[in-house]
Amino acid sequence: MKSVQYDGAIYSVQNHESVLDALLRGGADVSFSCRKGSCQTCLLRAVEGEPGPDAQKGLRQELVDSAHFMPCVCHPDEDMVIAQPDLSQMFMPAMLSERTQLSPSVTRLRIEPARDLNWTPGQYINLRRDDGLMRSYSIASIAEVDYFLEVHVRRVDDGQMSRWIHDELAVGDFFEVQGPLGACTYREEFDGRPLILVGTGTGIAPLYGITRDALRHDHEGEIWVYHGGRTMDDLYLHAELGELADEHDNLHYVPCLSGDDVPEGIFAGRVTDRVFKEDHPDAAGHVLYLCGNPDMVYDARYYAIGAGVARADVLADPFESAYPYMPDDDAKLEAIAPDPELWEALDKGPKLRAILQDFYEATYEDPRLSPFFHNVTMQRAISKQYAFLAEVFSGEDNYFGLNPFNAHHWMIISDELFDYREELFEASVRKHGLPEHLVRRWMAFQELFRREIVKSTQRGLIMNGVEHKKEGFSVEEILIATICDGCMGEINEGDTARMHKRTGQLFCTECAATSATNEVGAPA
Ligand code: HEM
Repeated sequence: MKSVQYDGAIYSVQNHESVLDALLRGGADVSFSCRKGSCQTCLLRAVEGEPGPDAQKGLRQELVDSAHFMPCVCHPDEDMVIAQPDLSQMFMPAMLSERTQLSPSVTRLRIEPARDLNWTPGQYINLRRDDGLMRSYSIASIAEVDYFLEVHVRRVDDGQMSRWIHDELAVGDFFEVQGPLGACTYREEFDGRPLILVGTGTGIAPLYGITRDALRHDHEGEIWVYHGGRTMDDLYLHAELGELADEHDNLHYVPCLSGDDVPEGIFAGRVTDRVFKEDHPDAAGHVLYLCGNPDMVYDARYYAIGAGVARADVLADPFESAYPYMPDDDAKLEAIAPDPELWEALDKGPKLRAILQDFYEATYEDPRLSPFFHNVTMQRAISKQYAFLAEVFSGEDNYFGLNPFNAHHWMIISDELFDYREELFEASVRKHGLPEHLVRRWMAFQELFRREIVKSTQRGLIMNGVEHKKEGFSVEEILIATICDGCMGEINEGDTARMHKRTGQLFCTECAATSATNEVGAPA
């Protein structure tokens, strides 16, 4: 007789019994249907022990590879530890059950997956068509209430998937879904806190679901829902959100249009201006949800940090723009006015140096951040960062270095790691007793460069507007005087220098003579 451990209890499997029989006999709450290994309803996962080939017959390879099996036809030869299936990484068939045009450009799909999916609104699914084309869509519905998985799809003229969905996909058609994925969801621990939800375009779909989920949980704090667009057609849930707000005293719906023709009752202007300049200039303690156009999401993050929202309280859907991002550090830096008040508070330099000393000491000790600084001396890191920030805050030209995009172009840095670094930075700033409004302003400034720095794959180095992706070195004519990364001597404007394409390090002609074989600057 063998035993299986499932959900904290141990069940003995008699010789004639299947694992499913043993679980049911022992009172385990498991779903099942055909009991002969065909419907896959009872699918479970082996954490320890072998289920045997019969129990995996007919399963898709990805299910077999991840140790899923059918307990109804499993007669184990050894003790097992088993668990609920983990379908989040796998594709499963799904059928389009219903479609409704919500506006001229947005259609609502109600989807029935082949198996129960336990999703929370705000999560997303990947939808895959027969030829492998795949796109991510955020979920607008609540599993327990709505039954169907609901997504909203905007027709994009040059978007292959959205054109197929709008023009060809019919009710009853099958495709595949993967998920649910992501964590931009309502959490019960937020109860009582003010929530701000900001969406543009179909970014309102997950926010609509999150709002209904919060209300369903009798969320006690205020809930502000902002939907931004250009024309009334973009506000395709105007009536639904308006009705919901009428029914709940703590729900405030604010439609915003940035186009020319703005009807009465709609805010005329950008949604982020309304949120942070008019309604919530101080948003400390608020939970912020951001979904939609990546430009809006980055913009809102900047304002949010300036308004005092904690980084951990910003929940954004994780989609990257479909269009490759071209940095505009120079324009960003030029648009930033000097900050004499902050510069004064930093004693015009010495306090900035002391803050950076603290920050880099912590960074070089930190197991997650220190590997990036392999081969970079702490003194170099401090002096470059000092020169950069001193130039921005004082307005005086004294930074000869790479802009943030190029400085970090080869580093894989997630949003979460960026937040982690910024928390460490903020702690060093606070230690030196700057007033709250200056801390926020400084941290918001750094937030401006998230988009240049956060990425999931390496980018090339951009020089004179051209991206250089290859490894190795190139010879560059220096347009602005800078410092040699070998001897720290000056390289003058008009000189030639050799540049390592991945790290962006520049070597004067003398150092270049010896540095060709000396790979510097890469993390261990
Ligand atoms: C997780 C976040 C970050 C990591 C891991 C990181 C890491 C690094 C590393 C390793 C270098 C040294 C490159 C070298 O000397 O070869 C560097 C340089 C630099 N970083 Fe960051 N950084 C982060 C965020 C930021 C932010 C938010 C800013 C500014 C707002 C920034 C501004 C700079 C600047 C100005 C340099 C000097 C560029 C140069 O070497 O010429 N970094 N960073």
